[in-house]
Amino acid sequence: MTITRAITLRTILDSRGRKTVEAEVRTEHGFGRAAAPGGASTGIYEAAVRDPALAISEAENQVIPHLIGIDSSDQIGVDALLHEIDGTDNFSKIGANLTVSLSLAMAKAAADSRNIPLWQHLGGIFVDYAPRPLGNVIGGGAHASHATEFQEFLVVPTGCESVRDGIFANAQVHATVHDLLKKRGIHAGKGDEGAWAPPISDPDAFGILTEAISLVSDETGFEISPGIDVAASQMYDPESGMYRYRDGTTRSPEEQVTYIADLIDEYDLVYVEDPLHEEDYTGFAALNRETGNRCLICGDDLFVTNTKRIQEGISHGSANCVLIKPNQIGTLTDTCEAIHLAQRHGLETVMSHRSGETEDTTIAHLGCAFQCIFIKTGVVGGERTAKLNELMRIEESIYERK
Ligand SMILES: O=C(O)[C@@H](CO)OP(=O)(O)O
Ligand SMILES: [Mg+2]
Repeated sequence: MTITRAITLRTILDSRGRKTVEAEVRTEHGFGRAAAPGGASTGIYEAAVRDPALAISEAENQVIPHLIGIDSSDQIGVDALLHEIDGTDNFSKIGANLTVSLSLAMAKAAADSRNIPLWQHLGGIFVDYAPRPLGNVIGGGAHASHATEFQEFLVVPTGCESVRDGIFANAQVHATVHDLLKKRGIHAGKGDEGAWAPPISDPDAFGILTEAISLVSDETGFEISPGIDVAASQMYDPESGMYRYRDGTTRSPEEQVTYIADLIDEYDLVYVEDPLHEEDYTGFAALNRETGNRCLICGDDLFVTNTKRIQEGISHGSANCVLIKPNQIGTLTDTCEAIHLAQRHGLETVMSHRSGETEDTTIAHLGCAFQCIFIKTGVVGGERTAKLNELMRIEESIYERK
């Protein structure tokens, strides 16, 4: 029933208009389809991405024949085989964009063959909540030029009863930010993830974010909290060992820690991602020691969903949260191992999109199956709302089951 009968690979468009890999897996009774997303502010330790067309044409001979006949419900076996065929430790031979789409499509085909949704196939009977949506409402950095220094100014509906209410509240904050920008005569386009990308300073962005949050919180009656993704590797200059901001400010790693800790207190931030660059386990640890009791200090480029790097972070006490991006590591099994390692050590996990996305909704299922605290997947834009809308549907099914 779950034996793989056919596999199709093709290139499709991502939200930036670039080519990406899509995989389809057919079993006797099931079908699964998944596409690889792509980053702009990618960590240097992420698994390797190959040119999609090239990766597909080589896979037709070197990968697909090995997968036909394999049991799609044996996810660990499927992913081990992908590693074996590749033979490197970062999928540099066959490409993590190829493997992640195949690995996820296999899981979806297995779920479909069992006639259950993916979140249930992977999460089982004890899944009892959907992760809260963490969404980018103002942004800049590598996702938009002439905008904020920090890559993402985020909101999360910490007080919402249902994820559905939270998703609509985030959208309302996004719209309110636009109103406030217009009132101040500031024109803004949107960045890669649909966040407003105004030509303003980070302190001004915090001001607008805080005002928008308070207006929408008053209306909805529940707490909405701010967060940021600094994406600090983008502003770190390894030669001088300093963080260089585009406004001319430079900060030493110690000054960067103090700066971020002050922002956490000034704006009551509940979530800070990549406050320091991707090699700085000890700088992360200093910030985590100082603020980890009141804010999630999350590693994205630091950990790249890689168990070796997460283990290193655990031994340094670098973070209390791990960002999870399946395409950073290349298979569902590796993703699951990263989540389990983090959760075993009491770290929170946040399931995440990439800045280059497709209408694929798999991460909504993974966020529920693995009981992540948040899902970071934007606020507006079709490739983002596809996931949010799926999350609402899954939440309904979870409630119906209770
Ligand atoms: O830094 C990030 O967290 C992501 C997604 O928001 O961006 P990118 O996909 O460009 O790495
Ligand atoms: Mg990030």
